Amino acid sequence: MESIGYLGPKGTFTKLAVDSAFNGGEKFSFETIPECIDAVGNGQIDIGVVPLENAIEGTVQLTVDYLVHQVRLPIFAEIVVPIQQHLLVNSEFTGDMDDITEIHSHSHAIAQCHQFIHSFLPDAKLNFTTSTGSAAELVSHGNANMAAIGNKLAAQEYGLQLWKENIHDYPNNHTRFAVIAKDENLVRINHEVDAEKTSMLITLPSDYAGALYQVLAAFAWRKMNLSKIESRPMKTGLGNYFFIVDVNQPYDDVLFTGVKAELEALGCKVQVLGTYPVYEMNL
Ligand SMILES: O=C(O)C(=O)C[C@]1(C(=O)O)C=C[C@@H](O)C=C1
Repeated sequence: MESIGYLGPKGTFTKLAVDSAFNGGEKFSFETIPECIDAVGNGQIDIGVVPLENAIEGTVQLTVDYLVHQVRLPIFAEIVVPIQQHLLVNSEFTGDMDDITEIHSHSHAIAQCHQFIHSFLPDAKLNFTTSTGSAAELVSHGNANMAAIGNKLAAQEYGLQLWKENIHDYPNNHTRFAVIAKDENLVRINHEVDAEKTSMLITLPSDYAGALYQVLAAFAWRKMNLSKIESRPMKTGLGNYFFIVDVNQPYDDVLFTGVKAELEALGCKVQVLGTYPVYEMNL
């Protein structure tokens, strides 16, 4: 049976994503994203599931940076799940909004609810945790004035009251999760494929006028549709960036080989981070 690691503890959105995508497998929780990626890298587990991007807050930079700079593992699937953030309080809490003095959650979850916090809990102290699940756990042992931001599973798992539902600031909230592994054959997801994607890492040769334009032209004239382009620091000095480009089609030996050759002729370094199916889950 394959082993599947995820950003835990129980009650995280990543666990929801894992449960929706994998029927079988032995599931292992990790406290941080790097620990989960390391465990796949060193063979402790077969598959890792880590958050990649949220519709409101954008890229989970820790995941991208760790996969690019520390442990390079291919992405073999993407799971997209709807995200609903709720305000969860201790079972003993009987007060009202003014009595909540601390909010605990993952930075991405807090960011998805900034407007709510600004309007209704402007004086609450914010505490960033490694996941929404660990925030819920903390609140379950804490005093009655603490609240966590997280999902319904966390409320159930830690015996918290679902005190205010759907506090995320924009309704169409989803998060993409990357499924990483060393062996593609172990990744068996029980769901129809909704799309196919290829993620590429492109490093420009040096800073010159029109460099990015030339890179994009290689995709444009081949009519290859991009769904994302993002720059991240190379961590080698100010102004040095690489680009992550998501192309809305699977890798093939004609178009992608052509793009790669054209970009390499311009002096770019081109690497494929993964070519994978996308599964959109309805929870
Ligand atoms: O903390 C969790 O529950 C997670 O699974 C992490 C995470 C994230 O990193 O974006 C996942 C989905 C939500 O967007 C909020 C938090």
